[in-house]
Amino acid sequence: MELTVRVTKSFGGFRLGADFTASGNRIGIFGESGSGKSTLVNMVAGLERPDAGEILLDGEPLFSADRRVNAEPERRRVALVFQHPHLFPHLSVRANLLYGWKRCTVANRRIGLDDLVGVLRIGQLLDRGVNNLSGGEKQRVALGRALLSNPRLLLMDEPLSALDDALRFQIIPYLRGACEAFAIPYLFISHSLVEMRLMTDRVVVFDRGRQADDTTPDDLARSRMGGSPVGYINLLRLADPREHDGLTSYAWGGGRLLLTARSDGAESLFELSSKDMILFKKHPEAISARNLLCCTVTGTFDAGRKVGVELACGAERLVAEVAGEAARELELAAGSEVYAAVKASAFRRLG
Ligand SMILES: Nc1ncnc2c1ncn2[C@@H]1O[C@H](COP(=O)(O)OP(=O)(O)OP(=O)(O)O)[C@@H](O)[C@H]1O
Repeated sequence: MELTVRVTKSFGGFRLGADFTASGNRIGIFGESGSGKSTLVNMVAGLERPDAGEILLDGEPLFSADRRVNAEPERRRVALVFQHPHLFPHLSVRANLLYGWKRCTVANRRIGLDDLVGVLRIGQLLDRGVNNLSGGEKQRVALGRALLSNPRLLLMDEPLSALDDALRFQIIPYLRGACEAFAIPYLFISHSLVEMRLMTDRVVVFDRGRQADDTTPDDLARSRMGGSPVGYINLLRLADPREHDGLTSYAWGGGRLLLTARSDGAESLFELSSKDMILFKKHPEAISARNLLCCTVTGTFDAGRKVGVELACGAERLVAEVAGEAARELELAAGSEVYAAVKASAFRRLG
């Protein structure tokens, strides 16, 4: 998929200016509240008319001020998933899903109900009404309805922000997996860096209507580390939980980590902040932190008043942060060895 957005749009004192061409299937639009993300999505969907410029999807103009093109929303073959599922309350799950299918021309019907139901695991819900579904189930049905319209592009405008943390991270594999299974490219809109890293390969960043950056989600997270109260969030997939003296031990990086957090599944996603790692130049004698990881420094980066330290631990990668003075004392250089201490309680389970 190649999407070109070169538009301007003003409302009173707010002006949005976008100028990017995004290639790939997993594109993110990131920005704080009020930065213009929804306005941009609505222009791509045809719900909002740009003041000037053009929007091209795979070379085809959806909007072009010069060529006087402004395709109707239903002719764009672009589907939307919003923060709230907006299901039809009087229809069953099946009828909600088929609403998307019926809006799609016969020639474009590539994704069918049975395949979709299998991928989203909603077979047991088909004959139920939608009013008493859980928030996560509703959002899966909303995604299914959008995918059954067999779009060329799926727009997801903050699809996770109405869900609590536990549900958010349960839904992400469905969003990602279904789009991948049916090869549907998407534009994923969020103000969460973690969601960006889990859902996208490339991110266009907006700041108060201005296009501020075009980068990878990981570089974006690193660049914001110094100014962020939560630092850089390391995402760890931990497998094989085992009880260990009141803690849980998980396989990771060729060794095992000890955590206070438990999980029931074979593999779970955890976060660890760059702020929760203490680096030592030499092996400390005895420490209270339950994890002491022998790491190789693979690089450092400047993060405002902090130095980001990239670490390799077996095949795994972590980012720690230290003050500039500490970086000098530790003599951090690519290839040097350090020990990283992490408390068992520093890991937080995401999903
Ligand atoms: N139809 C409209 N009329 C007037 N102002 C509008 C309209 N739509 C959006 N705006 C203004 O444009 C700015 C950008 O809004 P937009 O909803 O695109 O931001 P956002 O990044 O999606 O924010 P959020 O994350 O809070 O949804 C805001 O100041 C908003 O008040």
